Amino acid sequence: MEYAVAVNDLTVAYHKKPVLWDIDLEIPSGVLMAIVGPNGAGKSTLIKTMLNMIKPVTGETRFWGEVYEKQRKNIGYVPQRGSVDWDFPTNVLDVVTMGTYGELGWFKRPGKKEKEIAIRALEKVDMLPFADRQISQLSGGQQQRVFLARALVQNADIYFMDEPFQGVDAKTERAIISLLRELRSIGKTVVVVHHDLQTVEEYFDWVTLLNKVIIASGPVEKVFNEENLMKAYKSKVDKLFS
Ligand SMILES: Nc1ncnc2c1ncn2[C@@H]1O[C@H](COP(=O)(O)OP(=O)(O)OP(=O)(O)O)[C@@H](O)[C@H]1O
Repeated sequence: MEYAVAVNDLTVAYHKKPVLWDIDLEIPSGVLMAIVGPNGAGKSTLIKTMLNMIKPVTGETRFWGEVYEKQRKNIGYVPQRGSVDWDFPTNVLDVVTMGTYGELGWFKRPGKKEKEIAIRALEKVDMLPFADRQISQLSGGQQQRVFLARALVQNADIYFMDEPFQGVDAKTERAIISLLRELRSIGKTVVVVHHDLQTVEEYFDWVTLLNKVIIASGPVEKVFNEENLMKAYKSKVDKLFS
């Protein structure tokens, strides 16, 4: 099996207090994977560390056998909506067009071609009517769609998304999941920090259960079971299976 991502012996600490322990994780190419676990389990930290935003105490992450810097162009990231400054004075089209910078390099300005790519991506997420709108004037679901469009124009091979369904309405949630499925159908790998245990089986084919350590990781039908959920969530599981 070809692995898109291989995490080896990763330990991460904030102020010397470890929040992730001895993480070994392999993500096969082409899966639509959820990372689930209770609040504070280290889900966001895991993604950020894999993507070089946090320096681990030990361990490393490889993408198709190479370090992050070598594969940066092939890796897309959609951060948590709350972690972004939405008051920044810029419009929707520009935010998405900026997503093409990775391919352009820093010194070339985006031209007609890049704008067209951005417009197509906005169309895909149903946000073209908002192209000229300031990003500060968008709803939560609209912001999430803009982020997705921005990730799409990057044309990465793997996407990491930190809670893309948070605070969006049912219609946006359906739009996002169908987009993620489309990405998978064209061979992309998609890794999603996900909160809603009820939808894991419907949305994803691969899952990692995390609570500071890896509890289990693999095909949903194999590892998403009561025993592993109990280990990850302890008492909260009874409710899900009742
Ligand atoms: N910048 C930081 N400085 C210090 N501690 C942090 C920092 N970021 C996160 N933490 C702590 O690290 C632990 C893991 O946090 P993280 O955000 O990765 O968890 P999570 O699983 O994504 O949580 P949630 O589901 O609540 O978003 C938590 O105990 C959190 O309080």
